[in-house]
Amino acid sequence: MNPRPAGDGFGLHLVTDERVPFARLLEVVDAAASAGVDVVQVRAKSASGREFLRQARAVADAVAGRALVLVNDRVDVALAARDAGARIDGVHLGQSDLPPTTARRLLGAHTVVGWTANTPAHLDAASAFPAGTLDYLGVGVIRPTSTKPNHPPVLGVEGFAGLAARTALPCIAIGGVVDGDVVALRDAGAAGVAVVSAICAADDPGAATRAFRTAAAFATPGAVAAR
Ligand SMILES: Cc1ncc(COP(=O)(O)OP(=O)(O)O)c(N)n1
Ligand SMILES: Cc1ncsc1CCOP(=O)(O)O
Ligand SMILES: [Mg+2]
Repeated sequence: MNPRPAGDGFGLHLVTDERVPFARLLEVVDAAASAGVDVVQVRAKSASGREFLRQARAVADAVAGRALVLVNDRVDVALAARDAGARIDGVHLGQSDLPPTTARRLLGAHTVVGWTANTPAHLDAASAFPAGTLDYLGVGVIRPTSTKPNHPPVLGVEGFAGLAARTALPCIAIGGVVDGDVVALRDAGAAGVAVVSAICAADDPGAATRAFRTAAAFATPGAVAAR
């Protein structure tokens, strides 16, 4: 399943920020969904399973079908939210989560399964999965970021390009990404970007989302000439 990029073909993923009060986070998600985000990933590293389930259901309600909704890390929470009637489109898994092959079997073919890959070895592992296991890779970090303590080594745009060139899977750049990075990351082979702070910490999350969309339109080959 395609993570449904907007008309410019560039995927914009909003990853939720657990530092933001949840009521405000739902406002952020609503504004970003209205402004054209493609994917909302629910990330709640310090929440209990029950609290994570509550958040996943509430975010899916707020998105109301305007973007794909993915659950970070937890296949069980994705399944539980679906069981409760929420529209959950998939999961984003890290290297220490359940294997993507297991997630694919449990969640089914019509589900987005994304996986974190920050090294050549991770890319080799990704390419060893059966075809159709993974929909995209999350690759980073582009810059140091306080959002993820102990994040993997900084790749920069050049390091990202080196990894993206080694795989046919769509690569989503993450970590310290701002709208001004979109053109360079697209040139470096990014199929999209995933951001936390650039949207969640913005005074106007709708405007912040539109800034990414505008940048993506300019970054799209042919888009400028077509306007
Ligand atoms: C799109 C995207 N890419 C990478 C990550 C990072 O996932 P992970 O390494 O599992 O780290 P946590 O997000 O779980 O802290 C991501 N979440 N999304
Ligand atoms: C979840 C995650 N994985 C790698 S960096 C990161 C956080 C990115 O947050 P920000 O966009 O605020 O730098
Ligand atoms: Mg993870």
